[in-house]
Amino acid sequence: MDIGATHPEPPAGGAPAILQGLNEPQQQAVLATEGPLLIIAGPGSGKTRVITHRIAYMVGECDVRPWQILAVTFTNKAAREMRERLDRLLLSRSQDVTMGTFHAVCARILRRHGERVGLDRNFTIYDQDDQIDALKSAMQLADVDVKRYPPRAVLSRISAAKSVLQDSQAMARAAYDSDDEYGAHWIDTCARVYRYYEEALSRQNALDFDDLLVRTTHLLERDAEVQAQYHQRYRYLLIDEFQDTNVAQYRLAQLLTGPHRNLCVVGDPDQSIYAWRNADIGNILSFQSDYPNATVVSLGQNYRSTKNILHAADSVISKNTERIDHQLFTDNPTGDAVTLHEAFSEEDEALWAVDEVSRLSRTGRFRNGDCAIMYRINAQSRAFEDQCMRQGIPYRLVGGVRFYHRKEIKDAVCYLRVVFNPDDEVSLQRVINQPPRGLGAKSVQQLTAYAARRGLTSRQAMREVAAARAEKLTCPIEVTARAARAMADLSVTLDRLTEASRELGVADLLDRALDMTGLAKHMNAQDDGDERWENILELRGLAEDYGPSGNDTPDGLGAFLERVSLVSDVDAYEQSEDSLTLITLHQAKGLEFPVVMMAGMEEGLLPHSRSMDTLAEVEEERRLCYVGMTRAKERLYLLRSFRRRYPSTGGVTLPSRFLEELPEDVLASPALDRPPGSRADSHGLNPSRSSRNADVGIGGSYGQARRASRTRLGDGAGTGGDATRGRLRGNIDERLTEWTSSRRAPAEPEPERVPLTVGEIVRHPTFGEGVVQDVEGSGDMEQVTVNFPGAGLKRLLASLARLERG
Ligand SMILES: Nc1ncnc2c1ncn2[C@@H]1O[C@H](COP(=O)(O)OP(=O)(O)OP(=O)(O)O)[C@@H](O)[C@H]1O
Ligand SMILES: [Mg+2]
Repeated sequence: MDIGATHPEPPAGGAPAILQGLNEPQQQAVLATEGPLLIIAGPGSGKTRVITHRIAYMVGECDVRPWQILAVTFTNKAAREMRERLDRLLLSRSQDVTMGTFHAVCARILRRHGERVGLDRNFTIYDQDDQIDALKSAMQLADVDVKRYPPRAVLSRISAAKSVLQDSQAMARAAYDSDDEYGAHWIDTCARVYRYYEEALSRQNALDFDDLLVRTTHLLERDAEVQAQYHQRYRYLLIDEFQDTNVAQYRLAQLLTGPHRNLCVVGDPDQSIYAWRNADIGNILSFQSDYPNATVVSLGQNYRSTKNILHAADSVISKNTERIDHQLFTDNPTGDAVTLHEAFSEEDEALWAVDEVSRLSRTGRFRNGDCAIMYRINAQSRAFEDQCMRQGIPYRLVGGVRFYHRKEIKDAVCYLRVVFNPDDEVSLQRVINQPPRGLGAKSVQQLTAYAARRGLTSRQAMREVAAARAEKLTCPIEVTARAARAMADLSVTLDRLTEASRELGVADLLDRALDMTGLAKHMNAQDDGDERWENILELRGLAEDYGPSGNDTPDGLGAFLERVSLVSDVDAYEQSEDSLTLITLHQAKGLEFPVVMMAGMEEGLLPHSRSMDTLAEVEEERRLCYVGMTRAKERLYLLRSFRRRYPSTGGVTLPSRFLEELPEDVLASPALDRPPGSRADSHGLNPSRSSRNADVGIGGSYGQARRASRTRLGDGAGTGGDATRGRLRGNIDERLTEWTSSRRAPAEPEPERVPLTVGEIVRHPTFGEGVVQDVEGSGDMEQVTVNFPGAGLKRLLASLARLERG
């Protein structure tokens, strides 16, 4: 290790104030300002804090100009927070530091220099819904059946190619050389669709998220002048959450790093949770070989969590085989025991959790805002929302509002997009008959067919219709007179708005667009018009910060649309003192809360059924579990339910394998000595009991169940595994008997099913068509393994999987 070898001497006159509040290795990382630097360290060890202090140190103590620094964060929210902290350290000089996600940084570079790689500066950024629309049209042109090749699966294959900077030709070439598990034909088909999709996006002057990275990389690779400009501009580059970058992002970081090689990357391989989005943990290894003289710093002290929480999390992550073992320690107190709670149903789980949040806030030790409930999939939030509403507990649902996905917002934004970029086909299609103006599917089809025949965009074709109408000539497209008039009117309106956009600020432009297109009137006539209008006003409020787009301002309509496109679910989230947070495990990355409750600790949910086929997938799920656990500062709860209506847990659930990996000595679980259903017992956690660790044993009644569980649940390694497993199994057996006898829910008669056979073709609503590879068990327990070309090997419970025979 070469800690701090290349940094200049810190300024004379004693340690600068900025270094106070940092431990020794953190200080070393801050002081190593020159040359490549790799900080690899566990959760809560101050990696993000080091980045902030490093910037403050460079600007405050080393005469580095703020605009020479580029800091890349994983979300816009993280960038905002970093800027706030820097503001406190630097007294507002942080404004000139460039901060943002890779995508935001790329969008900015491309607006400025994209023309040099043939990109019109008024490009639109397509979000995932837009991408799917564009892809479906491309599939139609490529004559590829969307039933056999589910668009989402094709898109994710294309995205994987882009993430390693592979274009459609390279993908096609590679198809027959690769031993891809889905087969050459599948890759070849995807490559064909990819080509049509690339062409469509280029015609529409649109980029998807991956293109932002790919095109910026191309720009910098091919244009030495622009590259040199950026080397001149950014002297220092810092990247947080480096473990979740993909190949294209790393390549980009290298291209942006000039001969000065001042590239600082910060990450934790144990928290890599985005392989499914093509993040490549190999980037850390590449960094080490690309910069062999890099200073490497590891931070060993965790400042976030209690000893118990850290011990529990460490015990889980240590079961991963593909990892470098490193120990974190903390000087924080031992803290409360980790609480396991088993509920009977998802409603019960939510009731217990929300009750517990209320109880904690009644003790005065925590506020609602200190607590977060985390879960694997968004759908799990519903039960918690219901409970919060019932009990009057305020909550913030991260990603739940999906403001920009609301219809009225999307419509308004799409109008602005078409005004900004006339070739944006996806947005035009969305608003062409919004509000209804007599341009039904058939007329639109005629329009697009005419445009395709003549090599025009739909908007150009509409202009021809408008011109013909102005000259009183016959409409060039075969549509009704009403449709022809509507097309001509819309075309004129859009052109006028485009002209107005050069002079009007975005808020005024929005007013005019809503008025001229008839959208405002239409919206107000709806039953929920008031609510929609309020949302529009909120959008208008955001638009007020953006001026006219005509005079080349960086903060005009283009910047506004960019902000709207690049916003992520977590960006809109603000913690508040009074509100409980509901958040997915993925979104919780980088955050911390005094109290964390992880719900749905069940096989099929965590690990998720989609990610249980290979060791690598399970290890990524384990890292996700680890990320969740290490968000907790003082109290950690792990919840599961015996029953869940979620298909992949199969009705009656099994405890997550990760629960079995917990050490016995940090666990507590609430008393089970009263019958379930009595609120006081099963929902009210006895605090004195929960804080005792050692006395929650596995004696007597659980012994037998524990022995039985050993064969049923596998032979987990680790100290506490057996005991925890015994307790969980014991609880399940006991509680299930009680639950079933107390409720006696009449069983729905199952329709008679004929068993599937190996080799048979089946169709799944999400995964598309696949071939049965294996069948095990029978009746309700019949499990089938199917190879879906679009989604890989899946093991499904036939009674729940909604499979159709192909
Ligand atoms: N030297 C220190 N003294 C006191 N508190 C610290 C110190 N270093 C970090 N902290 C605090 O510890 C917590 C975790 O720090 P930070 O978020 O920077 O960790 P991290 O390594 O980035 O975590 P993650 O891997 O989860 O992103 C924060 O509340 C931070 O303020
Ligand atoms: Mg961090």
